[in-house]
Amino acid sequence: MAVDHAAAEVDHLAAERAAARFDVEAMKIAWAGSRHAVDVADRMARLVASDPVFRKDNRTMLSRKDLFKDTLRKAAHAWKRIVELRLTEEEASLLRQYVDQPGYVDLHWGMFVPAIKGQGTEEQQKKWLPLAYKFQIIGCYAQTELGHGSNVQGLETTATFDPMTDEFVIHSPTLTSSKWWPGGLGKASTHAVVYARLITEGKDYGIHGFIVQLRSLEDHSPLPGVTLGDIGGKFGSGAYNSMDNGVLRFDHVRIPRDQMLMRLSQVTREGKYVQSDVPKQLLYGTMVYVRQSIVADASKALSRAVCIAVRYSAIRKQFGSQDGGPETQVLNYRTQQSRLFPLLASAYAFRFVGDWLNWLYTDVTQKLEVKDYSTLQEAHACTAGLKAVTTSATADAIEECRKLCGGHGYLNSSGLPELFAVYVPACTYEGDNVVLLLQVARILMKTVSQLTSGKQPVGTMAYMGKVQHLMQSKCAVKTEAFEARALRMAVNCAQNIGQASNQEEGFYERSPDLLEAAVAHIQLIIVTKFIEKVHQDIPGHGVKEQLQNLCNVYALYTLHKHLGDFLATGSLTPKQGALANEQLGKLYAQVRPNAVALVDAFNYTDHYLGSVLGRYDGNVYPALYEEAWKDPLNETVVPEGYHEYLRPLLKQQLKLSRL
Ligand SMILES: CCCCC/C=C\C/C=C\C/C=C\C=C\C(=O)SCCNC(=O)CCNC(=O)[C@H](O)C(C)(C)COP(=O)(O)OP(=O)(O)OC[C@H]1O[C@@H](n2cnc3c(N)ncnc32)[C@H](O)[C@@H]1OP(=O)(O)O
Ligand SMILES: Cc1cc2nc3c(=O)[nH]c(=O)nc-3n(C[C@H](O)[C@H](O)[C@H](O)COP(=O)(O)OP(=O)(O)OC[C@H]3O[C@@H](n4cnc5c(N)ncnc54)[C@H](O)[C@@H]3O)c2cc1C
Repeated sequence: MAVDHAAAEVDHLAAERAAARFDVEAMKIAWAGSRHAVDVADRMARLVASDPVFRKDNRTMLSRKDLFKDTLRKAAHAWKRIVELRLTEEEASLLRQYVDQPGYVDLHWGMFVPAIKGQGTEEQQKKWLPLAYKFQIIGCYAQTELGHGSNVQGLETTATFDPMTDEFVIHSPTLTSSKWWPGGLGKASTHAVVYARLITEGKDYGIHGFIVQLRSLEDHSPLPGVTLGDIGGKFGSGAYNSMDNGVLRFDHVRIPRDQMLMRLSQVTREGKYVQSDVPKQLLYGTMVYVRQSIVADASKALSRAVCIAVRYSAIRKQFGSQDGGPETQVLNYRTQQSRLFPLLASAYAFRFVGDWLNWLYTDVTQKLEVKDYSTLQEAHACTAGLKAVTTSATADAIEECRKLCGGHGYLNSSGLPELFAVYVPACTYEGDNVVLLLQVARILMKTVSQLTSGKQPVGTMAYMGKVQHLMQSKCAVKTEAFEARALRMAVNCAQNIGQASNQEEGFYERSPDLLEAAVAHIQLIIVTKFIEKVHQDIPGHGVKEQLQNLCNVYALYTLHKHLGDFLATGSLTPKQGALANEQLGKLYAQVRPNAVALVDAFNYTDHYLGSVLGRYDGNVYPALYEEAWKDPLNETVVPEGYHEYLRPLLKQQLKLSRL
């Protein structure tokens, strides 16, 4: 008798859900942060999913031009719905998230507006923000140049003050000074915050921000002296190609003096440069803001990939029966679990550390308002380091999820290739991950050097104050082992640098080790924040226990993966390392019955997930089959090109065979 495999697969997810040992609705709240957050997200996700304009299943088949136009259409429609429904800021931002198509709007709200808020005076904010809020202007963030991205102080664009006319002259003196990469610049933006070297009274005062109009508000044509366009196609089909990353050159473009963002420093009518009493690093404030939001985004991208891979692994069966009986769900293979469950745990870990980072950022911002700059370094180290570690781990994890889905993971309809292509530049934008980790390492070295002077480290570096204890102790397998590993790696680096002829040379020589020390420090933060989370009062049947398991999985997996560090620094013994690995295997067995419910708790609609493999109903095979027929190649039975290229070839073979 023919078995209806498709019906059996659907049953499988129902059975998986029934087997879960915790309250999924309560876990949704733990994941989202509150009942309110679940409800708003749910409403916005459904609003987007039910609107045909927001359709995205055909995205990978569109040409670049059509994809860009589709992005403009979606952005305009989203704005229309936001205005019509009078959505709050929270709702509007969630709606944009669920539209799930990178576009100029991200940079307008994500960087242009924050740059003006952070670096503009009150007067400048009053003038520019209402225009931006109503989309009467569209803005982007033009910092990176063709020749310089990571090295912000090396930017070449100039803004020279002309006291005769009370204007700045913005100029691109070389090809390498062309602005290159800014999202939204290529085709959509009318304005940009441009970073340029301020020159007044013949002196170069370094990099400052300026608001520059680029295109006419009448017909969108570039203003005189402005050359701009798109920089070209990017990695993957669909994916980040919806974004118009742009190139921009200035030929002596004049802007009024009051378009220099003057909160941090000013140029007077006479051309005098006046430095405010705020640290100059606040110029980098927009990047700090975006880096913290990128950490929150990491958990979103990772949880999407993991949701697809877990559901599909519960559906997919291979081997296990020699006599025609049911095969084994691939989720039951120990190897599948040991590859997949640490990623599931990481999604939760990044979510909670992202929430904490958001709290830290808000706290630092409030302190800055009352001129307390004491936590600026902590904010920089945590945002830079967490951005680097979470984005690298997430990019690797999405690719691992693709492999976990076997051949079907390679199909666009699995959603994983596009997710990877959209996500992977996160390792580069807002600061190349290596460059950011070296920033963390510099701060670690500074902290170690201050230990002898008796200065007590604070915040996430406070553990370094326990130097006497941590350098000597034999650690149990818990936070202390992570603290000892991070501290000992940092101290080793500091000692080695100390032996070099000078500090800079030593830092340069030891930079590969410094990277690893920075990663160890950041992983300690992630583990600590996860532990703090599970120590909170978490309502709901079994929810706390599940989070405790995932926290242990994250910590023990990290330990297992970096066992070399723990052993080399003597933070653990080989026996402890082996025991930790044993324990990890046992934890996977506890996660297994809850895996599907743990990804259900992310509460993603099928629209947002965009994957036939990750469908909520588990009806994978009919969906895959149906999806294939939608490909443009299947519009005709006989392919275009048959008459030109296939038929002559086949006929020729026929003639040859008759010879
Ligand atoms: C909510 C919506 C969000 C929307 C967006 C969401 C997702 C993103 C989506 C898509 C991407 C879209 C856009 C992408 C945009 C971009 O990529 S914008 C360009 C980003 N560019 C970079 O990140 C450049 C990286 N480089 C730098 O940040 C600096 O050049 C670097 C820090 C590497 C070096 O700085 P520099 O001044 O040359 O020298 P030092 O290393 O000596 O530092 C001097 C001191 O300043 C401290 N410091 C450095 N940075 C900061 C900071 N950000 N905050 C506070 N302090 C900082 C540093 O520790 C030194 O301190 P000491 O003097 O030692 O005490
Ligand atoms: C999709 C995307 C969107 C972007 N959007 C914007 C935007 O809206 N606005 C904007 O201004 N910019 C934007 N950027 C630019 C982005 O911020 C830069 O690409 C990024 O900061 C990295 O700089 P870079 O390209 O100069 O890399 P490079 O610094 O040239 O990196 C090349 C290699 O050199 C290494 N390296 C560099 N410096 C060091 C060092 N000191 N020590 C050791 N190794 C080093 C790096 O690790 C890397 O391996 C975007 C980029 C991308 C990919």
